[in-house]
Amino acid sequence: MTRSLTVTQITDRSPTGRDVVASMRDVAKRYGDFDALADVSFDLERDKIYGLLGRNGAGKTTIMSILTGQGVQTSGEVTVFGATPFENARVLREVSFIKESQTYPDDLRVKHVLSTAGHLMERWDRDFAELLLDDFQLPLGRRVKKLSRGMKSALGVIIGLASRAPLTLFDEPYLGLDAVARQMFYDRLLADYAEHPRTVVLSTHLIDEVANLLEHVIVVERGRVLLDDDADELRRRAVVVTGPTAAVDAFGAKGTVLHRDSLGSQARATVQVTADVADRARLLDAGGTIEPASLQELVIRTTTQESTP
Ligand SMILES: Nc1ncnc2c1ncn2[C@@H]1O[C@H](COP(=O)(O)OP(=O)(O)OP(=O)(O)O)[C@@H](O)[C@H]1O
Repeated sequence: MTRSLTVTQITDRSPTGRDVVASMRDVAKRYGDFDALADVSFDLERDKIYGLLGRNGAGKTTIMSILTGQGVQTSGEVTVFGATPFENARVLREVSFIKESQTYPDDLRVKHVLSTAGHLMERWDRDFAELLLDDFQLPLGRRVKKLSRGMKSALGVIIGLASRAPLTLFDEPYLGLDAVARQMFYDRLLADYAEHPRTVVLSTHLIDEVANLLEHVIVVERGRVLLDDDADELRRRAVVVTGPTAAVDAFGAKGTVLHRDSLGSQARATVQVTADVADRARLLDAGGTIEPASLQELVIRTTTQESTP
């Protein structure tokens, strides 16, 4: 007798022991004669929180749509839980994709949307959904079309969290939320993730806000992957140095200068370095300073550097 595997058991254990739940290999997406994605390759590992970051039009939504079977690539290979996601109900039951532009049939009330989500998502937690409804103060009986923009965003966030899908993608659904509600989302996500780990992908422009949530960062620019790194590793490698121009430039020469400003005899540079104690000491001796770059600074500098002709 053959026993069928559940989707979440199907993962690609690479020789390095990485537990990959989804991957893209050399993926391209073409709209007419426009290349929205080119040579996109990355893996998503089990039980990690990813930041999918990049400027407007970089290709983030296109990537998420393909991973969740809402679009199909022009070429390349996409695997989610061991299979092609497109038109694959078995895979898509394990995937939750929440986006800002989500529309719902006009006549549905909040309670109808939630009960539909409950039927569709295998791991739906009704109690958790109710707790979140209370947090975000969403009226169950209200028609979705009568909800404010922020309330609609909250509805998406509730569905994404309470689904507990093994692969959950949030494409900026929290844009309509105010600062208090966004913080609530981050807090609830982190607390629930600690108890029910899963793979989460967050696409956002509010990088500073989510920086502490992210374990891994994928930065896209003009349809290509620019960075695909562990968040702590990125933080260790990227620094902002200031000081006398000669000292800053000497330090910069030991790595990749992502950005540099100067004013008179002083300079400030964002540098990706493999840390060398002696280089650091020389800079400090010359009166310079060295600080870790924020994830936001790193992403801005990396993507603007790429866009500069
Ligand atoms: N259906 C489509 N037809 C033509 N071009 C498209 C289509 N969908 C997306 N594009 C283009 O593909 C590129 C990537 O779009 P995408 O929505 O993936 O970017 P994004 O990184 O999510 O942007 P944002 O941060 O602004 O939401 C953009 O130049 C966009 O105009």
